Amino acid sequence: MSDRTLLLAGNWKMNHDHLEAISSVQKLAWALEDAKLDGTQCDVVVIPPFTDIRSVQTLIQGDKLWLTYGAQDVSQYEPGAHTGEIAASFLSRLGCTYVVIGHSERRANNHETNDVVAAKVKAALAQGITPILCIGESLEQRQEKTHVDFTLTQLEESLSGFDSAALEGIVIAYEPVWAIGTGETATADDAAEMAAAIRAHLEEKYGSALASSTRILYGGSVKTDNVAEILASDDVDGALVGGASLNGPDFAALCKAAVAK
Ligand SMILES: O=C[C@H](O)COP(=O)(O)O
Repeated sequence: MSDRTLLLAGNWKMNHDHLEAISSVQKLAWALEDAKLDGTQCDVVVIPPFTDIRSVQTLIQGDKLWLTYGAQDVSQYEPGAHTGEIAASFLSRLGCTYVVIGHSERRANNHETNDVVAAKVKAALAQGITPILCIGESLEQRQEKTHVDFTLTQLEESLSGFDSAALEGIVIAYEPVWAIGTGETATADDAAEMAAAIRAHLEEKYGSALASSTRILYGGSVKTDNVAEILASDDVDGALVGGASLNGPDFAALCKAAVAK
């Protein structure tokens, strides 16, 4: 068993306005308490839309909840004339611990290349925010059995220009695109294979200290009833959860199942 802390991150995507966010986080906190979970067993993170973050911050800080929170994206730019962008410094002022970078939905819908993703990683790190860097292959690439090469190239290019000291604490989320929101889940062996390949790549490029301390998540149709199996490998340190994180008590049940694995 590794000494990396289990991480369960709920990416709400474009769901829940700020009022729904308050209700969802409150119910999540109560359900986690009922389940007797606290920050000693796992890290639980909510990743709401930008418009909810201030409300989530106020609730978490006001009620002294042990949950942390983050954002779903960040701009690679400094504050300035960039309509619609959100600077890393703004997220830092809102107390965000994490930011999801390079999610496949943004890579596909917003044409985010690995270069753009690397620039966003740099912007987040400069503000002390932990990137949750998303990588993963398409169905076609998996069928062609090029999934490992493709995913490791994404990793390498998305982290280009950083040394191991800069990347300390970064989280990598392996999310096969074909498993996101489809109900299709990679098998535990698929998740384990890629997590091991990612860790080996980190060791080769950055050394054993970074490789052994970096948390690697799996994402793609993770639910309460499959999370324990997905987390079976010692190389898989948690999950990036979409749909199953929207309902607070359901997400707490998933966290409980993950801790009990
Ligand atoms: O960021 C989360 C992932 O895209 C997984 O989403 P999902 O659990 O709804 O498949």
